[in-house]
Amino acid sequence: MLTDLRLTDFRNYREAELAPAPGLNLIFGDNGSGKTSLLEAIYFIGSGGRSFRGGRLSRLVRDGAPAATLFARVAQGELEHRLGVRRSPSGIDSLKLNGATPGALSDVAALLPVLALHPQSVELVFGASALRRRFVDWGMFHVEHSFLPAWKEANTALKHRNALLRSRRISPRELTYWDQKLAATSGSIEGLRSGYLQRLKAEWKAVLALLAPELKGDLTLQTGLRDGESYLDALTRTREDDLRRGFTQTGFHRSELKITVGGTLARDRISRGQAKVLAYGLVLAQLPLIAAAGKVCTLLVDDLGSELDQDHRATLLAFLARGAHQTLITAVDREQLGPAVVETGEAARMFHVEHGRVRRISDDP
Ligand SMILES: Nc1ncnc2c1ncn2[C@@H]1O[C@H](COP(=O)(O)OP(=O)(O)OP(=O)(O)O)[C@@H](O)[C@H]1O
Repeated sequence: MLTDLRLTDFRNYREAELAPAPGLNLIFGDNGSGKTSLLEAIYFIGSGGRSFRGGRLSRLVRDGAPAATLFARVAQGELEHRLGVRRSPSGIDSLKLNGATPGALSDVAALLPVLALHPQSVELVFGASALRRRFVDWGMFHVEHSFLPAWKEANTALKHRNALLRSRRISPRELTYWDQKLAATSGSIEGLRSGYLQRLKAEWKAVLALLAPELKGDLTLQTGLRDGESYLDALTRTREDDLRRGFTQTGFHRSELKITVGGTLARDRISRGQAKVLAYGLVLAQLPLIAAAGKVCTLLVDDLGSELDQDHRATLLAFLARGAHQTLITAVDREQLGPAVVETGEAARMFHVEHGRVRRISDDP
C-alpha cells in the first residue's frame, strides 16, 4: 500500500506531497485543480509506467520542465520500499528502488498492485479483447507465482514463431520447435487463466448482486480451439494461413474473455451506464483475490460523483469501506458524493487540491 507520494513537475504540480491512509481517502477540488493527476501519478508507479487517461505520456511532465520526478513509499507487510522515478518527455531516464537500480519500472510493479475506476473503465466491456486479457493477466500476475515465468516463456515462443513466419527461408523443423513451445506454454497459461477466471467470476457476481441485481452477467474464456483440439493441433491447422498472414492466429495471446448479460454479448445489448457497472464490478472483483494472496491493493476512483448515480455511489462507498484495500476517491466536493459519504466519510482521510497544491483537511491520526 502507498504510504507517501511526492511529485515534482508532474502535470500541473510543481511540488506536492500526499500521505494517504491505509483505508479510505477522499480528494476534493475544483475541475482542473489536479485531482486526476494525483491518481495518475500513483497509477504510473503501480502499472509499470502507464496512464489510465490515454494520451501521450510525454504530457505527464509539467509544461516547460525538463522532467517529472515521482517518489513513493510503499509498505508491504512489515517491509517498506522507496521508489523513485524520473521521467523526461522522451521516457524514463532514472529509476531507483531502495537505492539500487532495478531493470525496469514494470519489474517493481508487483510492489504496488493498483487498480483504477475511471471514465474509460467502460472499455473493459466495449473495447478490444486485448484489454480484457490484460485485465485478467494483471490479477494473475499478482496472485499466481507461476504466471509471470509462463507468460514470458510463451511470449518468447510467440515472437520467435512470428519472426520465422515472416522470414524468407523457413525451416519446417524450426517452426515445429516453436509450435511445440507455444502450444505447451499457451496450455499452461490457459489453465491458470481459467482457474483464476472462475474465482473472478464468483466475486464479480457477488458485486453485481449488490450494484445491479437485475444484470445477470456471465464470463467465459474462449480459446478459439475447436472441440477436442489441442493448441498443437490448432497451430498445425492454421500454419498455412499463418504463413500467408505473417503472424500466429492461435495461442494464449488470442483468448477472449466474453462478457454476456442474459445470454447475449454485453456490448451488443447494454447501455453505457450498465456497462460502467459491469466494468466497475470486474475491477472490484479483483480486490478480494488480491487480498487473499496477502497483498493490499490500492484502488483509485476518479470523479465518483459524475460517474455513478446516487444509489450506486452509496452502494459502492459502502463496499469500498469494507475489505483489506486502500482507496483514493476524487470528487469536486463532499456534497457531490451524497449522503453516503456522511456514513463512510467519517473514517476517511481527506485532502483538498487547489491549483496544483494538496492540503490535508481531516485531522485523523
Ligand atoms: N503537462 C502539463 N503541464 C501543466 N499542466 C498540465 C499538464 N497536463 C495537464 N495539465 C493541467 O493540469 C490541470 C489538472 O488536471 P486534472 O485532470 O488533474 O484535474 P482534475 O482536478 O482531475 O479536473 P476534473 O475535475 O475536471 O477532472 C489541468 O488544468 C490541466 O490542463
